[in-house]
Amino acid sequence: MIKVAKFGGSSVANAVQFAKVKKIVEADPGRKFIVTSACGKESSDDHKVTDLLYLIEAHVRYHVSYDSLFQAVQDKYEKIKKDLGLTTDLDHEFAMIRKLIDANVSTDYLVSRGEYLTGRLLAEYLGAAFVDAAEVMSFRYDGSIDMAVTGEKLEKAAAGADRIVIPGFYGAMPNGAIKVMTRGGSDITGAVIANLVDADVYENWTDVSGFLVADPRIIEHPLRIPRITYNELREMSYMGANVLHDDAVFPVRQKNIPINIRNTNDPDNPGTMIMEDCSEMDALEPPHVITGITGRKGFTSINVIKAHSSTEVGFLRKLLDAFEKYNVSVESVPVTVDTFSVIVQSHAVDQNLYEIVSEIKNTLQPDDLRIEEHLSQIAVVGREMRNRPGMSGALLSEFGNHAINIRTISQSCDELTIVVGVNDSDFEKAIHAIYDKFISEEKNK
Ligand SMILES: Nc1ncnc2c1ncn2[C@@H]1O[C@H](COP(=O)(O)OP(=O)(O)O)[C@@H](O)[C@H]1O
Ligand SMILES: N[C@@H](CC(=O)OP(=O)(O)O)C(=O)O
Repeated sequence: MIKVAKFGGSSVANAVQFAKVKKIVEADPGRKFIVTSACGKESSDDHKVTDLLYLIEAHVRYHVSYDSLFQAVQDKYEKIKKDLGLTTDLDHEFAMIRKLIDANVSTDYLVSRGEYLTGRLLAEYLGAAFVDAAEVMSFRYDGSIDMAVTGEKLEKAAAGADRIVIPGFYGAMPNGAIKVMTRGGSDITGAVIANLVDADVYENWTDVSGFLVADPRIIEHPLRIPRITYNELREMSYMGANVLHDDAVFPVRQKNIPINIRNTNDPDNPGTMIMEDCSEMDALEPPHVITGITGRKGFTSINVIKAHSSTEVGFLRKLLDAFEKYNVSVESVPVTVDTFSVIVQSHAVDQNLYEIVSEIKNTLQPDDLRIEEHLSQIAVVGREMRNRPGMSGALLSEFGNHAINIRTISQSCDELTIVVGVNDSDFEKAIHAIYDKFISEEKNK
């Protein structure tokens, strides 16, 4: 049995968390490939090391002293080292990082040091071999991961070791320069390693007992989702459930490797199993009609109104061209007769909304163009929804019952997800309303 175990920042936040990780790793000889994030927050008013490193980079850029931030990072690692009685030469590591910062090292190098240092300490503590991700995780120049090259390098680096620790979140370009992934990317490192070593399971250890039906910061003690499909997971993580990076699904799915989300603070909890098909287990224990509710705030809708536009060939392409020209990714395009709404993340258009609008006005000459800001998108995800006629009606009437104004609605053809747009101010209220109706009430039946 080969297991890849990825520990998130919350699992390696301090010496107490390191000790929990050691216990978990040593409890199962199958846990041979350990991927770690950088130390996360010890408490809600603490800072993630990666955030501090990005802040140091900003200070360097604006020629402001970064000494106290650098000291805060160094103190964090020195304390873990001291508390655990480790010997890794941190003085040398930090002296080297400072020297490179002063020599204008890249942002990617600097922010990758959180994972690197955490990996160094964790490897020593676990008595495992340390494998630097820069020596293994290989990017192509287009930013994709070269699986063949990474596989060869991993095989060599892991040869002869009973257990390895590899930092997540970064790798190297073909010229050796360090490159980081997008935030939360250690999940992707773990998934890539799981693919390459043909793991039996990819364990993702965090600070919650699996994927929960809703964000625990909105719903108090939400139910755990015992199992979920890759498709559902991707929808949920893309739409805001940040337990797992949405791109982490692809490498494991390719080899049908289940992902098991587990809680470092409650290791006996079975967490959530994520797999291609849950039907066998669903037959034994039917799931809720809704698997999960998630969402994000901060969207803008650009509504273009023009008589007969829905029959005008090329209208939609021309409309989307205006967004492509400014490199803005479009979230969805709800269409009604003669009205096309383009929904985008607000931050993606904060520099160029008015250029885009004037482009649309010039090329399409709409009768009217309206901009709506401060919108949220709420995704209700569930593999069971397609088997429940009337589900979308019941869902929408629940919004009505709570006087929540629905701004947009869309449903995927496979009926896996219904996305409802509401005002940002109604976001939490809407999630509570759906949870109470479709989860709490069903549970109490
Ligand atoms: N549906 C959900 N289920 C579980 N956790 C969620 C959900 N939505 C958001 N979260 C948040 O995701 C957090 C875990 O992800 P993250 O902070 O990236 O952990 P780690 O540092 O372990 O990688 C949880 O603490 C929780 O607040
Ligand atoms: N440390 C990086 C990468 C990461 O995956 O972290 P975490 O596992 O704590 O979400 C970040 O904060 O983005």
